[in-house]
Amino acid sequence: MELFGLFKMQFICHLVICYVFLVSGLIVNFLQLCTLPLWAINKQLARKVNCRLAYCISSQMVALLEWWSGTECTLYTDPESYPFYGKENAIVILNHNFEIDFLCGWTFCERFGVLGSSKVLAKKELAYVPVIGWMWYFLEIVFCKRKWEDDQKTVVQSLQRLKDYPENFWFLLYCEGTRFTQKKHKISMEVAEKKGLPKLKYHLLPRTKGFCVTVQHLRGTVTAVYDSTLNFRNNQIPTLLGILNGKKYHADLYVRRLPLDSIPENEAECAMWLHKLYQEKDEFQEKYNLTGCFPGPTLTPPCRPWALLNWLFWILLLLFPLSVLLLQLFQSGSAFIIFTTVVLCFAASLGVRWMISQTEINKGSSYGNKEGQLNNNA
Ligand SMILES: CCCCC/C=C\C/C=C\CCCCCCCC(=O)SCCNC(=O)CCNC(=O)[C@H](O)C(C)(C)COP(=O)(O)OP(=O)(O)OC[C@H]1O[C@@H](n2cnc3c(N)ncnc32)[C@H](O)[C@@H]1OP(=O)(O)O
Ligand SMILES: CCCCCCCCCCCCCCCCCC(=O)OC[C@@H](O)COP(=O)(O)O
Repeated sequence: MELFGLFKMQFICHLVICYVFLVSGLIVNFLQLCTLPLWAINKQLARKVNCRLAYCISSQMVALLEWWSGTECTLYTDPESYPFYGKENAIVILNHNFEIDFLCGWTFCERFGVLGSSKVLAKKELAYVPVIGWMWYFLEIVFCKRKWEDDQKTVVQSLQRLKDYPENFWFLLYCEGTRFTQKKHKISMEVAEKKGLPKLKYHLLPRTKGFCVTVQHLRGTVTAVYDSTLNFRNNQIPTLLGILNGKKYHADLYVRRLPLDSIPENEAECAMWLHKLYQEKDEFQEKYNLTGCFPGPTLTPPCRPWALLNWLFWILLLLFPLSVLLLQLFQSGSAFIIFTTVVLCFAASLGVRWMISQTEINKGSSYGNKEGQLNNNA
């Protein structure tokens, strides 16, 4: 293994990366909090400021993927749709099989210039994850409990707020509602059978309510749906820990731009439209498994330097005080202070490990593990 590859696997590197992420993230969260009075005076300006502050956090993870792990992301799409990307509001539909699928999504957001403003319909539990979850609060991310009786009102209210959003945004919807596991797949196919819907091989049966309500309330705000299908080459199973260890993956993303006008307004028809879309997505996955590529030409947007520059800025800013502090600590010779520092570092790394565990499929929720509405999120 090359020397730099070995270096990337060292615990001390991970500790430094996590330290920079945590401390810069908390600083940004604090700055976001400070924008609260601005919301009262100039809401649109406050939103724009928050997009840029959020970029400082999410682009660090993108830099980790692009520059640290060297992961490549290839985009398959048709050349007529390409000029629209990043220039309009869109709903993005993505398969949910991989632990870093959201990060690959972020990479494309970054390359098309919509990373700071990107949105998602996310499970409520993520709102409590320090740094990222807190950042999302100020980005007006739409949260749901995955209990329609409770969600209906809040989701609609949150969607309505996005109508006058001052920046172009992509609104990500994982219509499967949870990450793919064999057990969840088996159960959702039982539901499909009961509903008389064709079985899917590579996807869970999509939950249609979130999609229909999003289309209904963002009509006029959003111009297209980007149907996106993600896969990794050579059957790689990527993880965030792998990325942190500098492991390189190769992602392939197939995107079809579907004008919003082509989606039926009637709820039942809209739901059927989504089911049909997932049947097509299943066929794309099947073809990918057979041929190793998606249909159409590849038009990969280039990697931009901003994520790396932002990351280097925070590293330089935060490593200097840390080095001075550590030097003073060890010079003090106090066993108690040194012990306390080691314990604090250990606690912080446990905290980050917990955050990373939020991305791990085997630690996922039980949502979709039970047929019907016995679902719970525990
Ligand atoms: C390529 C570029 C990418 C760009 C990226 C852009 C932006 C990036 C931004 C941020 C990145 C960060 C990513 C963070 C990721 C976080 C993601 C998540 O948290 S995913 C989980 C939350 N989101 C969702 O769940 C969305 C999809 N779900 C829905 O829309 C749901 O409808 C709902 C609104 C959440 C409500 O759910 P609920 O379960 O309460 O109700 P439903 O009506 O949907 O379900 C009942 C319905 O389903 C049938 N049923 C029962 N069991 C199952 C089963 N196992 N499988 C399938 N269906 C089932 C049941 O019979 C009911 O049927 P019916 O409606 O006919 O009565
Ligand atoms: C520079 C970067 C340093 C990195 C070190 C620290 C990284 C900390 C990362 C925290 C990331 C938290 C964002 C979590 C996003 C998880 C997305 C996700 O995949 O959620 C799952 C839900 O969709 C469905 O949940 P399940 O029902 O499957 O359960």
